[in-house]
Amino acid sequence: MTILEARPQTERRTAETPASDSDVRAWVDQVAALTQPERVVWCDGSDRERHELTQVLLDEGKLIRLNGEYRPGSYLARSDPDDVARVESRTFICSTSRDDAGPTNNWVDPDEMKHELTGRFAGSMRGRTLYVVPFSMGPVGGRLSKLGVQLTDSAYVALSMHIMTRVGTGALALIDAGQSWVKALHSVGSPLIDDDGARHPDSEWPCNPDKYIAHFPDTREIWSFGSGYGGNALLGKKSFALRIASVIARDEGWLAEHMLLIKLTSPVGRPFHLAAAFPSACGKTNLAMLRSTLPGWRVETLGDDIAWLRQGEDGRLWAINPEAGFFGVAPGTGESTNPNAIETIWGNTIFTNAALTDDGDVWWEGMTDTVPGHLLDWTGADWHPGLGRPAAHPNARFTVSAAQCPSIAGDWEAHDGVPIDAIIFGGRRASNVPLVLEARSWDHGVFLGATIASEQTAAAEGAVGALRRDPFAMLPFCGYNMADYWAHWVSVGERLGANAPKIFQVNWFRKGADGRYLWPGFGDNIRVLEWIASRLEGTEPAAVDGPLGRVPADGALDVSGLGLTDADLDELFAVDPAAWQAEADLTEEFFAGFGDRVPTELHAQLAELRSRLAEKQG
Ligand SMILES: Nc1nc2c(ncn2[C@@H]2O[C@H](COP(=O)(O)OP(=O)(O)OP(=O)(O)O)[C@@H](O)[C@H]2O)c(=O)[nH]1
Ligand SMILES: O=C([O-])CC(=O)C(=O)O
Ligand SMILES: [Mn+2]
Repeated sequence: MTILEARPQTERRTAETPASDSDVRAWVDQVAALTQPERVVWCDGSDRERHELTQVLLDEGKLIRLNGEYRPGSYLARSDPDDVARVESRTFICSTSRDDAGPTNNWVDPDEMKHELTGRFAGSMRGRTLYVVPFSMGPVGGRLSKLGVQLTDSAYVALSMHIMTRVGTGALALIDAGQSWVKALHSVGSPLIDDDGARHPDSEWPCNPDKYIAHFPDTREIWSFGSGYGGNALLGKKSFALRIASVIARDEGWLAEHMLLIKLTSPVGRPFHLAAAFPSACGKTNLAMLRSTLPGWRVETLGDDIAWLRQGEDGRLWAINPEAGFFGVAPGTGESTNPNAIETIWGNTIFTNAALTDDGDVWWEGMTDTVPGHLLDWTGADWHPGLGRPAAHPNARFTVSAAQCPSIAGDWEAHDGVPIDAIIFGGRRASNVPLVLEARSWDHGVFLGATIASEQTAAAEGAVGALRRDPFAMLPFCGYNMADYWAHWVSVGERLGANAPKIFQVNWFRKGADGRYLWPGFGDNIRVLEWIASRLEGTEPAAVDGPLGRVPADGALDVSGLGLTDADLDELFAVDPAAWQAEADLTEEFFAGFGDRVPTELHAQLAELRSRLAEKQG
């Protein structure tokens, strides 16, 4: 038996790859010594590199090339059946102090976690290639942008990072010039060579049953082990742009949020910029790409998942989308629901856990009205409609460059971002929560955000449909104590003062007694945006005060042509005081879990809610 050299053996240095003499090099050497990859490849972000990564994945059987007639330059990946979503129970915030992680995060002492993970990473890349992926979140060199380097032993991850972030020598040059950067270390945790030097065959989707998605906010580091799935492995996204960035934002006075960004233009050409936070798989991508059913109104896409917001020199709140691509939910995406997404994924797209048609295209539930008679399902098994199980995994995703989106806004890469007029919070609630509300003040808006509850989706492990608190849609993504985060929001509002955006809450998912959605949703959500725009213009008294917030006055929400009955409309806005007193009790319990870190402003809002409900009850 030949014992293979345990040190990195070859290293590809191309003309385009600058010899980084910064700390990056030292860190790469250190990680390579620990993980023992067969080779180290420095990524330059070029098209050629994208092509090479794709070829490696095809040769290794990790991607299936789709039929170029229907889906040019596109591929299907099938994950391990146990690696299909974010693993929240294995996601850790390892701040020095346990209280800084707070009761909603899993905490482990940073030294202990590093010790444990050092053991896990030891030799974890044997037989594999270590890709060095320098990237920028936000346009390279942008004032709001941030830099990172991901080290990964997965070509799928390196290729996906190419699409989702700005990878390449530009980012590395800025790091070498002395800008701060985040260390993001990733291994699928499946070495091809064991301790005795024996070589094992690779699998289509290498991963490890033991997963760790660990964050070290105090040193701005990420260590991710065992998973290849997007939210666990594309570390620019949730790990950096939300968990680590939220801590940087707290320290620097800005906001890192799980928000889409859009430009809304009214029929007279007035532009509004809106940011909206909905929990995972609750409609951000769809709202970001909305195609208006109201004549004259237009939505343009700036971002579909993450926004970084910072007060500008003019005193207003400005936002960028730090990502360069979409990692979108496939099921439910069809011509009738999200035509802009369907056009975006015409080609150059990686699909993960979609079904495969007999003629080599992808398919998922909701893509077309007619269901194919035969497919290979997301596991590669034969499938036909009679089987009673979905063909695509409910969390099947597409990974595609944002530049391909037909509704992308012309200024989506503007270095300073766009000025935000309104912030919207939402969730998936079958009952209780009205279609739309306007907050009475910034603090009331923070209360609405802090008390969002939503039915769980397939985007994370766990029971789909279970109602849980998901404050600001950030429950799985806030890198520090959630109550401190609320206090941070309150303080940002104080600083913005009269320049603060108005805050709204929406719920597209309320159901009638028959279990059907009461609201048509999708393109018709423009009707709610139109009302929001009317509130921003303040032209007419289009709202009335209710116990939960301001709601559209009679006739102020355009529901013409929807075929809604008066009863449907009443039900969409119904507020049951008894049910809401019960929600208030649960909110009190929820707040109690954070002790005295909950800002007094939120306790005051809860007291006001109770008294307004009592008034309504009489
Ligand atoms: N009924 C209804 N369903 C919607 C609406 N908008 C989105 N959906 C469905 O909700 C699911 C998730 O929507 P997305 O827009 O992908 O969710 P997201 O918030 O971007 O999710 P993440 O990428 O996980 O953060 C899809 O199956 C959509 O079809 C709506 O207005 N009404
Ligand atoms: O991070 C992911 O895997 C996808 C996503 O947007 C979410 O779960 O909110
Ligand atoms: Mn998301």
